[in-house]
Amino acid sequence: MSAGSAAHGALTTIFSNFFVSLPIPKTNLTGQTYIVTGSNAGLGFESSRHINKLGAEKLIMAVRSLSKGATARAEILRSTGREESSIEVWELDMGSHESIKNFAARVSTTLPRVDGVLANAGIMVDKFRLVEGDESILAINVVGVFLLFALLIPKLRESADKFQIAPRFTIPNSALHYMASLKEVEDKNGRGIFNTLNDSKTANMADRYNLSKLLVIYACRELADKINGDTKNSSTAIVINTPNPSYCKSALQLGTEQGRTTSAKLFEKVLARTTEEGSRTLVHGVTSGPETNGQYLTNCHVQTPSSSVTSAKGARIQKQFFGELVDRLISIAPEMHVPRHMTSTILTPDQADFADPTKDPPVLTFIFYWQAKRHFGMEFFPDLSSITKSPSCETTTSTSKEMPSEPKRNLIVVSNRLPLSVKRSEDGSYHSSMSSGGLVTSLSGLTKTTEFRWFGWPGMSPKEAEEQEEIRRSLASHNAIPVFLDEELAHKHYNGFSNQILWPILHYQSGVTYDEEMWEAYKKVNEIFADYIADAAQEEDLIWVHDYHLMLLPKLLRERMAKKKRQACIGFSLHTPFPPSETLKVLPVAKDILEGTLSSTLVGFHTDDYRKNFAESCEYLLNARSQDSAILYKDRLVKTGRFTVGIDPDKFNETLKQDEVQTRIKDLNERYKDIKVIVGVDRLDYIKGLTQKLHGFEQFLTDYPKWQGKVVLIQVAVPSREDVKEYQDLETAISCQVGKINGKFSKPEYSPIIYLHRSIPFTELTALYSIADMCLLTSSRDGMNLVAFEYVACQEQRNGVLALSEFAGASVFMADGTVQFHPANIKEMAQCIHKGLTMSKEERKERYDKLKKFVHTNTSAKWGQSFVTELSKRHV
Ligand SMILES: O=P(O)(O)OC[C@H]1O[C@H](O[C@H]2O[C@H](CO)[C@@H](O)[C@H](O)[C@H]2O)[C@H](O)[C@@H](O)[C@@H]1O
Ligand SMILES: O=c1ccn([C@@H]2O[C@H](COP(=O)(O)OP(=O)(O)O)[C@@H](O)[C@H]2O)c(=O)[nH]1
Repeated sequence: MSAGSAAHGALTTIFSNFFVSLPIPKTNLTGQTYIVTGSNAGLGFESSRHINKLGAEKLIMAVRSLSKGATARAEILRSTGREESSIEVWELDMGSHESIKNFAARVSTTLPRVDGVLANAGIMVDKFRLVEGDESILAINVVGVFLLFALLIPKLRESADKFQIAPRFTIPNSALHYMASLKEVEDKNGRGIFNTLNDSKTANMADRYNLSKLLVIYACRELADKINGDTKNSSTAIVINTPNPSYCKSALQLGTEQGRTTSAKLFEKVLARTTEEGSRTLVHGVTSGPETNGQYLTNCHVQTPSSSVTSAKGARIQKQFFGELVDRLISIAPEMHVPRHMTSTILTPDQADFADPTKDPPVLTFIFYWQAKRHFGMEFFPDLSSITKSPSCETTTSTSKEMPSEPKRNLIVVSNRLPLSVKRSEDGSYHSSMSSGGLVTSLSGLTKTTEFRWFGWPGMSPKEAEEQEEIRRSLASHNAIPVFLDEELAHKHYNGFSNQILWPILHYQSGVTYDEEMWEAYKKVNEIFADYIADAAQEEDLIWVHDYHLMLLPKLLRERMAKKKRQACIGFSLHTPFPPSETLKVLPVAKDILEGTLSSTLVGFHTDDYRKNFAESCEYLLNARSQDSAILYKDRLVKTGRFTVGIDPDKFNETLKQDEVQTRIKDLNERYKDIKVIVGVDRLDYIKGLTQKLHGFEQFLTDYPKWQGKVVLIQVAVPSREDVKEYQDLETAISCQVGKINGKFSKPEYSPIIYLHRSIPFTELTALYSIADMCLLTSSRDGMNLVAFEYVACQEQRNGVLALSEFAGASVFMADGTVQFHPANIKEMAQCIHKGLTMSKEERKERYDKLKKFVHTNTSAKWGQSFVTELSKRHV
């Protein structure tokens, strides 16, 4: 408490009580229902009388003593002349959690609506006593009040939506909050606010009532945002406010020795308002509009509370206190919070009475938070303030050495294709070879540290059971399990829906031709995978599904596991970008795709932008609620996160040391001793921007002619998805473009572009990376682009320049060390090439060091372990 704040509080009271005449409540409450706690005497009684007089259809007088309540009721009805049915007296003891729970349940199940709750019951005592484990003032004035509020939220929400009203929850406050000392709540010794306040040895009971009112303001302010989410200022927002009736004649202060003194009684006589006058402010609060949400009110107006609220210190304490309060409430009523449909869903997903956001009232932010916290634990939401505001969702990224030791659980990895493609040779035996692409690269890092079974399509579709068995056996030694698919079906799923329809949309392209037959194949393949995995997965297994080919799998799998009465802990990682909802909705089955993925426990993305786009799409297309890294959809909370995929840099280092590679490096260096080398390694995919790359390179040679004959672009274009027309067309176009540029700039002893349309051995790849002065990557969109990482891993000696499109996921993390450009801005690309080739040694070194640090920190092993660790922390 600052001296200024205390003086302000005292003066406000004197001014209010001597000079302010309060408006008599006039709002017509016909048809409305109100609850007033602590209503058989004092402010509660007078407020009840007003409410009854104003025509409320039903008033529930919530009291500890039913007999006293009955007397009070009779007195009110006598004075207002209203009908008997307009008031009921219900039992409620704010010092008993059980009583509060019973009361709230009765309200929820028997009252058709609730327009306002005046949580008037409170105490002022100076003796330390524990009530339900908390110091009594804290227990009754704070914990009890917010327990009641939390339990009533669903009813208030339901009333709001059904009757298009803004229901109010009002807690009387006091100017004494200006006097509250922050000493006990600063938590300087880190014990926690509740622990400190509940310590009988140190409790400052002379200040406790004042402090309780300050704590009420803190909680109201936090809740005002959280209970309504986006609808916080709308006409159907739940309003929580805390009016100060000012110093009134009441029995409240008789609970303290000081309050019972003659001077206190004299003081009351001179200064205090009548109870009826004071009650006008409470009735104003409980009948006021959304403008009072979260506010402290004085004399029927919003007023700035004490500097213990408005200061930065106050704000910090407010956050901590509210976090602890929610913890306390969760510990009191872990089962509670929401109607049955909400409570049951998280734990037993296949119960029939799921909440349906399209029919049920919108899920409240507070409930969302509440459930999230209970479901995910504290580490998930370390700071309540971040619930609505946190810009980024940084997930666990500690290195393997730092990982807490979790109980080991079996891991099942699922991807459309196995990392090994099986081929039958002429002699009838089976051979497997590594598949190409970033997914394989990223997961191969995990094999070093983690044991898992990998399910996927082996790349061939033998019909004979015997043949299948042979393939199964040949893969078993690699812990790989084949998922056999009919060839035609696999074609429609992979080439058709996955790569012709879904792939372009995920890469932000619109205007896709949808094909029902392809979609059916996509569904079918996802079902087949679900059958395989559901058969194989045991209760405690972690299942990690990869990529866009299998976006329906989490849902299908969860359904199958539920039928087998097994829990399913399913992680899903998307390796591609995720577009904004406007792009996604072009796909007629966008909702199915989202719903399928949302059945996961944890969904991982390469960048925060993709993660946010996903959450936004779920909100927009599915009516899901999302906050920070969590999405609530129907019955379940799903965590999302950014997990930075990487490579295994050691593998490159070791390969570079091999004699064979060193010899190759020497040869290539000799070959290009007077020529700068630019390398490009891309799957032959339109998202890699190869057309633009060639244009940019051509522009560079044109704008900077002195480089003609002195620079070569070695472009590896790995064949990809060759059964898809777009890819076939692209190949033709690229060959033609390479031919034209070479035709334009070649000399008998020089060609500017060396084009390798094939996959190259790993040793050759590392040598190529190593001798290149620059790596040029021009993706129009790219989930991450691991080639960027690989180039860095091979450039320890040369410190070459990485020129990277700003639309590759990698550009987000490598901004500092790379030269970046817009891939469609050909002039800019040409300038970047020039800049890279002429960059000083010092600058290259400086940039390289940054990139190296990033690549060596964010390895594929760490990515895998972070994801699996995060997944294993989750419930189902
Ligand atoms: O299996 P293909 O159809 O030949 O395609 C190869 C892979 O391409 C995609 O890779 C993505 O994953 C990389 C690692 O996360 C990422 O760096 C890259 O930007 C993405 O394009 C695809 O997502 C994989 O499923 C394919 O296996
Ligand atoms: O002939 C090659 C050339 C490259 N790669 C690898 O393919 C991956 C490409 O991953 P990236 O994330 O860059 O893109 P994606 O192809 O997955 O879209 C990298 O690990 C490359 O080393 C390959 O398998 N065969």
